[in-house]
Amino acid sequence: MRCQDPRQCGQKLIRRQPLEPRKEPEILVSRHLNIFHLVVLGVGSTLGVGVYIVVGEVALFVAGPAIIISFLVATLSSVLSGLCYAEFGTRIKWASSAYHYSYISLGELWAFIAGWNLILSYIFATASVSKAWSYTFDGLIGNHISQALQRAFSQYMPDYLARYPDFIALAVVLLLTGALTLGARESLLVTRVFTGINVLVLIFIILSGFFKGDLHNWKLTEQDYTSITPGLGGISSLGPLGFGGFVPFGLDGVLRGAAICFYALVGFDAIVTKEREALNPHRSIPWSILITIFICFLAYSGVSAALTLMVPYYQIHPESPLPQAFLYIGWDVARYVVAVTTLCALTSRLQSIFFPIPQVIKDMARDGLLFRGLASVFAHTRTPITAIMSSGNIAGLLALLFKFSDLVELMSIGNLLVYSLVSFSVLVLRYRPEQTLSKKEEIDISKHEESPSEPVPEARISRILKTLWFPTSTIPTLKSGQIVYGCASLLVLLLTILSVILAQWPSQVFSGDPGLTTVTVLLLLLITVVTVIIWRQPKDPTPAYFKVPALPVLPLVSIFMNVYLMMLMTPRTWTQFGIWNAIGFLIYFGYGIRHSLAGNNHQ
Ligand SMILES: NC(=[NH2+])NCCC[C@H](N)C(=O)O
Repeated sequence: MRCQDPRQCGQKLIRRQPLEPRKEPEILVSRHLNIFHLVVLGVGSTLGVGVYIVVGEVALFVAGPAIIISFLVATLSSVLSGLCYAEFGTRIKWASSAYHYSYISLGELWAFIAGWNLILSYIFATASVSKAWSYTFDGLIGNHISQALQRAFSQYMPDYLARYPDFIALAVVLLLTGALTLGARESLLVTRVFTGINVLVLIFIILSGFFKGDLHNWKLTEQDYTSITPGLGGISSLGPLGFGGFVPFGLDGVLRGAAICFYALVGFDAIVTKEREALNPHRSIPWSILITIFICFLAYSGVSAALTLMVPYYQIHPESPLPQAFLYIGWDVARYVVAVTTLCALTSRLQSIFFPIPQVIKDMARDGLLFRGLASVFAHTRTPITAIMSSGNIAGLLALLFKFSDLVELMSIGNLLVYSLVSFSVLVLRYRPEQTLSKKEEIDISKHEESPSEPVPEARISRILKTLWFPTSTIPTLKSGQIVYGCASLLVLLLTILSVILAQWPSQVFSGDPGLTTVTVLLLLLITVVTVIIWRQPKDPTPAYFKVPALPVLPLVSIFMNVYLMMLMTPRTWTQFGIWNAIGFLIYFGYGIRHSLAGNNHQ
């Protein structure tokens, strides 16, 4: 199956999967999960490395105490994405990942991009959690391993890799891969118990911060910085001071911090995978997503406040922030309690992060977009052995060689892209005609939309404009669906350009630079006009599932926030992200496009 002409090739990129379930035996499961169960699951899949390590890195290098505001921005963007996930979760019961959602509404190429970045997100998350595990373990035994490895290897490690190869992190990933290959299953009980312990320890940390914290740590000045005695509280090296005070690295730092903190809020999508087991899903799924995000926001902002009140932000330990904070305030026992719980929490986190990877790989391989061999299942243990081994080995290699901060940023950027695709899919799908709309109805409607031949081009243009503004049908038609798809794609492009301008030249735009301000205003005008065109089109009237409110604005704001946060990532993260996606495109255009099952069905 070769691309004979560009049009045919283009058609292949947008072929879609049907909305209806695949013809597979229905597995009957009882609906028994209420909002509480779903929230426990959501919090269990979301709270993790973010709260134990990322908080320290961001407060130290990027945002200072204003990390609390960074979390607020990241939370807002997660809430919008969460609502979009909820709509899909309650509408399409057989599908449970952004890969399927994009395949159903946007087409094959976008689905591949979503799936490939979902794999990136999970693999990089696994590598970062194992690295966090290794840091915490090493901190607990006095940092002997890292010091020895650094002495032996640091001169051989190039600048863009970690300071030393992290063999503990590698061993952790390989052990996990081995356990999964042998058929280990995710234990819901273990997740629940650890989530409980996790929440208790976090409450303890937050309370300690408020009792032992010093408000002066939010008003630090150059004088405080220069008067530090090195080695106090076991913290030898200092981070940057910036301008001091509560927002030492300015608005820029707060927003960049939000892009990284986004990592900490990823995970609530696990709730959507339980649609079939949820009681009253069109209410319980959206509510549990919102409650989960709210609880996580409270935990993250509380821990950030406690940490930055206990220790001056430039003295936070990047690899073991919370245990070192307790050492700093002289609570030695608490330090060990926090370190041990962190290890337990990270162990439970590792299993829940790794589990979905083989499933996404298997789904894509079964659809023919990735190599078929990756879908093969080992008969003895019924595990997708090739998918587990390949993803485990890649995650192990990344954990061994990559910097922790790079792993975190890459997971964030990949997930921001995936969440944007889900919001885009909601927008397109809600305006798409029901597939049950019979051919006859389609023909009737399009006949109705077509007027007798118009020889004058002006008449034709004015008719097209009229259709854009005053659509004739009250339910979505093929034409209105196409208009929305085209307009939504144009909006994504315009929002991306706007995000680039706002992320790269914010001061010029707001200080009234004539060129950039004019471009920004024009972009905003165009975005408004195209949004209104989408808003005028008829929407799917089915009331049976949860629907995102304020369409089309909410998904568009969600896309804008996500893309804007992506634009704040460093050039280095973009380069690594580009390399990952270039490899993906090579696989898709070299293999997937020809072996796609959707393509074979079409033929
Ligand atoms: N689907 C994922 N990539 N999950 C990773 C979740 C990371 C989680 N928020 C944490 O802080 O540990």
